[in-house]
Amino acid sequence: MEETLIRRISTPSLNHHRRGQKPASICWTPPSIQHCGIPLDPLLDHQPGMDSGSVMDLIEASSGAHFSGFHMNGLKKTDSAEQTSTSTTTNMQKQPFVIGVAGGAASGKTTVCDMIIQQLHDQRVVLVNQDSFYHTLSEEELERVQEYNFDHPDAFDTEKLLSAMEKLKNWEAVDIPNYDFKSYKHNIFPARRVNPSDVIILEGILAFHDPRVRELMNMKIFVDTDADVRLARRIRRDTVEKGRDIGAVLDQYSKFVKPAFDDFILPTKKFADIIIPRGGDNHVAIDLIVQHIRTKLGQHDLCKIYPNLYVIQSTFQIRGMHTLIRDAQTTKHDFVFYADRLIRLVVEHGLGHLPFTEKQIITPTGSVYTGVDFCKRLCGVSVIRSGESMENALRACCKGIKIGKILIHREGDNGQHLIYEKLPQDISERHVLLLDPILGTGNSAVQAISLLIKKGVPEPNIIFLNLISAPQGVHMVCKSFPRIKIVTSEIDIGLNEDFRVVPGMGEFGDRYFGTDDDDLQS
Ligand SMILES: Nc1ncnc2c1ncn2[C@@H]1O[C@H](COP(=O)(O)OP(=O)(O)O)[C@@H](O)[C@H]1O
Ligand SMILES: Nc1ccn([C@@H]2O[C@H](COP(=O)(O)O)[C@@H](O)[C@H]2O)c(=O)n1
Ligand SMILES: [Mg+2]
Repeated sequence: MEETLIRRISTPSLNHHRRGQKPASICWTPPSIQHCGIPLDPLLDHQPGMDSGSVMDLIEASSGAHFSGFHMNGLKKTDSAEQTSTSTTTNMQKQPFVIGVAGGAASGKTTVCDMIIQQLHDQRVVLVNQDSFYHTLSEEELERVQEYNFDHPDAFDTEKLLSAMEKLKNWEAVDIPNYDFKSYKHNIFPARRVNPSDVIILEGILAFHDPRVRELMNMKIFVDTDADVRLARRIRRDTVEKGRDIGAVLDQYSKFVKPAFDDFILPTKKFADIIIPRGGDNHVAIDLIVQHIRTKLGQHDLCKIYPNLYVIQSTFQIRGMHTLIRDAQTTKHDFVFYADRLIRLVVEHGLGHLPFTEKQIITPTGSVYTGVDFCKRLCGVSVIRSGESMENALRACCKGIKIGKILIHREGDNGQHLIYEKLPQDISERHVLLLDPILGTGNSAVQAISLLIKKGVPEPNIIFLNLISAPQGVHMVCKSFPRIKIVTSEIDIGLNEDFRVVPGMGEFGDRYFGTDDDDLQS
């Protein structure tokens, strides 16, 4: 496809087609699920707690009280850097919000970027121009510059651009070359040192052309301005600012600029998240974009990467509850009380992500009220045993809701996982609220979600509710299942050498159900 386009545009152009590209690819194999097939006692509907002897035996026999996060064998199955590392600082690097701005030449890209930067005045923003990565022309190319296609993807050193963007994304400083449009050279002015920032904007006619560069972007904007307006602006800019001859400008336009727009720039419009008609004149669009960027910057960095990750808005009440449940000195009674409060908030937030239908009712005043009807086909699934602590909150919010159970068990030292499940027969037709208060490595969550999907639950119908998530678990779940939703109340720093969430709050199940050593001794 790309080859065809290159041939179509190769009207006598001096550009050398400099290199081929490898598209970015992500490979990940979820750990396999094994079922042992031992039936649990009927666990559906209004059965608070887990009192089946056989299951309690399994829990006792299992190596570790918390069943929802620590599975070393699962970690060994993946070669992803996030999951193999044990450092608490893993992946804790700050993530800039990367915005790509593409559109035809003279469409108003630079103008739109300047307006965004001005309005984000309280943020650290850097602008990178794709123009800075034009190849320097050879002597031969310089001699016949009118035949050089500056609008073709091969006119840019995309490898260098990619490397600079990757560095900035990884919070490293870079030197951006300074391109001189008059001499077609870079060494006239020194390179510009660009420090990492909260927001990085990359603008250029072909900013969306390379898939690897696109992958780095959190938001893609296409500036859509009529061709005649673009041509008029270009004539003024190239004659006034660049001192070019109008005949040469028009020649360049019909020979290269217009065909390249049709063949390379316009086809990238489909990658845009936002299309701005009329560029800088569109104040409403720019206001909305700035508002969205501000919201994103206020969120946890992982929310910039994974749009389906929702961290409930922090308040002092929520921070206070976290302070209490995380405190090692908190009594069991207080732990349960504040954990229940937090769980209720997470459950209510999770329910807010369910689909709804519009419903009109008549109020006692005889007036019509247009509201919504709750989603009816629902069920909860708790990951035994910690997840059971969330069942009551779900029952309190959804009268008569069916609740299934999954037990993920590490068998001895051979690292095999067994899953015991008791789920509603018609689970594939329901929206599922998966309950587990801690998301640690993500291994248990991946197993539980894989089982639900195997049972026919569509991925977008699963909402995973938890109180505390480790970034490693978020990466693992979101990469494996990009269409499920995760709702959590706080994201912690990471995992320690024992794969426990830190700062965390210890073994949730033990603290909630009173089975930790201290309680047993007293
Ligand atoms: N809304 C606008 N109204 C009038 N002139 C504009 C507008 N937007 C941009 N321009 C002018 O058009 C030219 C191209 O705009 P620019 O933002 O540099 O486009 P791009 O970066 O897409 O090439 C510049 O001379 C700029 O001053
Ligand atoms: N030496 C050069 C390099 C590029 N161009 C033209 O610039 C346009 C891209 O810049 P925008 O700010 O408009 O995005 C592109 O259309 C090139 O033809 C040039 O004329 N001379
Ligand atoms: Mg520009």
